[in-house]
Amino acid sequence: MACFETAPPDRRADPDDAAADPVLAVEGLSHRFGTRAVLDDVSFGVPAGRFTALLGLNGAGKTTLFSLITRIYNTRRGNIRVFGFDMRRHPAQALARIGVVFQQPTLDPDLTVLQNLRYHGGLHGLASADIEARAGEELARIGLAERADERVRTLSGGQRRRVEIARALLHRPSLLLLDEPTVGLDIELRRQVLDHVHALCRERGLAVLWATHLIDEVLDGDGVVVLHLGRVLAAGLVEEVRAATGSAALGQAFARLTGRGGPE
Ligand SMILES: Nc1ncnc2c1ncn2[C@@H]1O[C@H](COP(=O)(O)OP(=O)(O)OP(=O)(O)O)[C@@H](O)[C@H]1O
Repeated sequence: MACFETAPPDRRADPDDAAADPVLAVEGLSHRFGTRAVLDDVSFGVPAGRFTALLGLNGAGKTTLFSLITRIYNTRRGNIRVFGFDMRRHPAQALARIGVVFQQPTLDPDLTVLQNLRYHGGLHGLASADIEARAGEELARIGLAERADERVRTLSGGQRRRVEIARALLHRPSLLLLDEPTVGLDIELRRQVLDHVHALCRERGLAVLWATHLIDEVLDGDGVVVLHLGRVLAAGLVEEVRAATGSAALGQAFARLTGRGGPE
């Protein structure tokens, strides 16, 4: 895509420094609904190739944060940069680098798998030939190439989730956001989706932000941002957060940080 050829304006001149910039940088972000403050001075980064869990109980502010990153809501206080592009000043460039899997399924069950992918590719302005090639590639990757011409309603919940991930990757984003993507899936399907997204980080260098309230979805080696009542209580690698709180397990670290029982 043409916009990928333009150097991000906020990146530093030294390529070594630029490479060290996180793909997603959130700085001093606050948000209110009326008089109710739901995010308070939130800052963290997600580097390339890192699976980062946004861990918080219901009502922590995870979906609100995603809505600000995807510009469903405008940012009034604080900054969001994606691949160096400031969301306020260069929203088109920033949004072009984001893929999103929403909490609620958004595939059209009456369209085929391929038709759903084509529709998304068209919205992103991809050429037909690119859409066909990339859709074939992504579906092969998730083992669903044979099902391309079947209606989505014939797929299992786990297969649909993987198609949503494939669709979110069609425009080759640098950052993938997933908002509680395993809701409604059984343990085996949850594990498959989680493994698939970890593989995308490893093999494609994708930066991932995965919102969850399920502690067992966060593994050693992952990044974690503990969000509680709109505030970041800890951010870093899982082992760093455990060490900083003197905890043997992440659930214990979460309980110590929040003063509440850990998520499931
Ligand atoms: N449109 C809105 N208007 C007013 N309050 C809202 C709105 N959206 C969310 N809130 C409130 O903001 C707070 C954070 O909600 P949010 O949905 O961001 O949390 P969450 O961590 O995603 O929770 P869940 O896991 O339950 O989805 C909650 O107290 C919620 O009631």
